[in-house]
Amino acid sequence: METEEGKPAVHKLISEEDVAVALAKYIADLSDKSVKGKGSFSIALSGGSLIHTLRKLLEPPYKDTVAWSKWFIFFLDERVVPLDDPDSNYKLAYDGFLSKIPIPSGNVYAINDTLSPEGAADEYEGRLKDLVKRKTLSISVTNGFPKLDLMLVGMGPEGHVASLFCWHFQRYEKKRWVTFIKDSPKPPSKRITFTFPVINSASNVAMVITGEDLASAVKVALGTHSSDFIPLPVQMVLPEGELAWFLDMDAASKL
Ligand SMILES: O=C1O[C@H](COP(=O)(O)O)[C@@H](O)[C@H](O)[C@H]1O
Repeated sequence: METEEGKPAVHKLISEEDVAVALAKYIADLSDKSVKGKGSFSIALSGGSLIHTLRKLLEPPYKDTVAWSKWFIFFLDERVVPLDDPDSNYKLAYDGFLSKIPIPSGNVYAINDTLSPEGAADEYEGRLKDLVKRKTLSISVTNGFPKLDLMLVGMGPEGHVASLFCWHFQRYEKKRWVTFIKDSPKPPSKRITFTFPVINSASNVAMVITGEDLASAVKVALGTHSSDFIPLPVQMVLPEGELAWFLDMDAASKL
């Protein structure tokens, strides 16, 4: 592991299996600390390969020791499709993870799949605001955005995170908590997504990156680059809290 004051912790592991093992311990430790400290743990899930990489949490010791009933689950981004559609991040997370652990269903914040992208983004943002009012979620004292305990962030080969893509203005959003996109370059086209101010207000952000196709974007994100270069979305992940990268050997191969 590489750590330096003010820099992310970069965990370079051999295989995706090793990433899954390290990630489970990291999440379980954060959950434990958060539940002991304030009685809850709020976590936002990406879709894609991340869900499979969570599998070690479903095994002993974590399955029986994590305080699942204290978890509040959110979606970093979601495709605006029915919740039982194969493209739904909720369905992926439910089938591969959430259905296998005893999290109260009321603590899982899926989008309202009957609404338009604009409507679903507004509605999701409204629910976050309500949770802040009820003190289920805390708020960043520096900027007033919600402060989740952990964001689990995946990445696409061209450096997108959540549904914040390179040539799309949503990644520069400064006021909204949740925004929408109707022309995602990666199908399906209609999506909602947390904005960077929300992602970057989290107490902890974990970049979970495996596979050779992601090595070039990892190199850009973690290597040195000129300041007049237009950043990839992944380079805009700059949390006020702690940032940790979990990489397998293939993803780290160009570092
Ligand atoms: O479309 C999406 O893509 C990214 C990356 O997915 P992966 O399969 O390459 O890991 C994912 O993080 C995001 O949540 C999802 O909606």
